[in-house]
Amino acid sequence: MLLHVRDLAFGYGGRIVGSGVSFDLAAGEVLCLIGPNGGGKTTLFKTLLGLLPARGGRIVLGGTDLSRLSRSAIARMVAAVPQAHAAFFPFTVREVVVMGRASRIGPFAAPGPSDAAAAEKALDALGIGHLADTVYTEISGGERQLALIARALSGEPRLLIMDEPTASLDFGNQARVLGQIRRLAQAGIAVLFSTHDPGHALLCADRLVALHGGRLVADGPSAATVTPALLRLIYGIDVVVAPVPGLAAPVCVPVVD
Ligand SMILES: Nc1ncnc2c1ncn2[C@@H]1O[C@H](COP(=O)(O)OP(=O)(O)OP(=O)(O)O)[C@@H](O)[C@H]1O
Repeated sequence: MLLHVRDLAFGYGGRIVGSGVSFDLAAGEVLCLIGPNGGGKTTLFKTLLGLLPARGGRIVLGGTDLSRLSRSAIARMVAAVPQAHAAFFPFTVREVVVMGRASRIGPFAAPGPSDAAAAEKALDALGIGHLADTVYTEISGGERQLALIARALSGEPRLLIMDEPTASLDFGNQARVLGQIRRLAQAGIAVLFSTHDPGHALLCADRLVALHGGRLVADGPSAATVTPALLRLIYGIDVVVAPVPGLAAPVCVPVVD
């Protein structure tokens, strides 16, 4: 098991945001995390990345307790993909992607040929090789999100953690990012991502976990776990989850009063 989380408590200072959280994630598996605004998804991710100390329980990454791994050892195994953000410095897309090699380049060394090759491979995998020499500040939000995924991928991580990777993307770019998530898993990478659209779990995640009231209230195969009852509990609304002829996954639509 690549990531093993047991009875985890997490939070800030004196405040525990979540507790009793347990789940596993294997190589090549996609796990989707849902939960309401302020439910603790980002806090959980920060804890899994070693940016916040666990307040209880255990996180085991690649067979070693996270608390015994150095920052650089964690960075070589896990890459985080932030939401596409505005950039202030005019780096090219290639330069942004090479930055994902930081954990594999010595402290005073410059990127070498193997770093350039890994960056090219990541650009190709995301289908954005044609943007390599374009300035990052001059590409669209969707292209930035793909560039940030390529940056994470260039570090050759075993686990990708993506906090709302489809937020602020148009319909087409959402579908492209979800498709890329599936392809990364097919290449053996484990992916943990959060979303506010439970339909995304049905489209591209093998499993779903749901945080509510600081606890995991669901953990199972997406198709069996995304139910109207769970979505009512989490979001407080009625949701129709219905199969559509010709589609592999059911669709998930909120009932609007
Ligand atoms: N730096 C911080 N210090 C103290 N409390 C924080 C901090 N960041 C977030 N919180 C609080 O922790 C709780 C969980 O926040 P978190 O950002 O993890 O939720 P989330 O599920 O990612 O929310 P959203 O879906 O709105 O992004 C919230 O009550 C939030 O106000």
